[in-house]
Amino acid sequence: MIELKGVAKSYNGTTKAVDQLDLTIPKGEIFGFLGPNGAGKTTTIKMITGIIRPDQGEIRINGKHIEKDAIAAKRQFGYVPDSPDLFLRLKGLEYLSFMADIYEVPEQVRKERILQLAERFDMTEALGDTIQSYSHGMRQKIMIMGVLVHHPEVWILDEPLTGLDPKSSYTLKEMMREHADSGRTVFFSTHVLEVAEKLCDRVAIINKGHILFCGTFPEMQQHFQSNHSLESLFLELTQA
Ligand SMILES: Nc1ncnc2c1ncn2[C@@H]1O[C@H](COP(=O)(O)OP(=O)(O)OP(=O)(O)O)[C@@H](O)[C@H]1O
Repeated sequence: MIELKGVAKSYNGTTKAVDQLDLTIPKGEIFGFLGPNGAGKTTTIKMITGIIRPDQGEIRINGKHIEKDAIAAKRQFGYVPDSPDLFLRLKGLEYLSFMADIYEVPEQVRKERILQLAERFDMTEALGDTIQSYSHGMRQKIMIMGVLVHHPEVWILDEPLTGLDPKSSYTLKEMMREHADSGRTVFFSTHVLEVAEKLCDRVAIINKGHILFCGTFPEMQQHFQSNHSLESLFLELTQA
């Protein structure tokens, strides 16, 4: 579960990137965070994950306060950033072992998980190569695998589908569904609205730091008395 109450963040004391954000994402839900470029999605995700501090408001992950109880809160989630260009000198397997070490995943459990994940994401052959030699999509996949290797309760993914080939994209979406159906939480940002429409239990649309709508897609159609697609409604809302 992720809870944000009255969260606000300005950069340089001027640009209000996020303003008075209230959001609750319960267990068992895939939640899509949508918005045009510069809307405040990454800023929000960075606050949820404790990378930057909000100026105001409170954030809790499974009840743990991200600032006051940071270690306990950070144990609850796995985070895939929007750029997968990290740890480039490590080999794929070294990176996964590093992540497993940080999260204290026992030796036997990590071996099995790495094998399973590598198979699901078609990465078995690539594990011995450095991340530097990977394509963008392969870097994205190794980041996702690094997060999943410690089996976090809450998944927080910033644009996770960018650069993935159709099979990997399908696999990730399938895994997101399985994760939510097992009573856990998936929070992700995306610009791919067809995916959000099909995959998410609920979505929030943010623009200029404010939530314009939060709910299910049918609720959204009902609210705007429209049978338009999520893409059309998104464009109408964010261009208004
Ligand atoms: N480090 C920073 N310093 C100053 N302003 C910033 C910084 N990071 C983001 N901003 C500003 O905050 C606002 C929100 O940016 P943010 O990156 O959160 O948007 P986003 O919704 O993730 O966009 P995109 O879809 O393009 O990734 C924008 O106006 C952006 O220019």
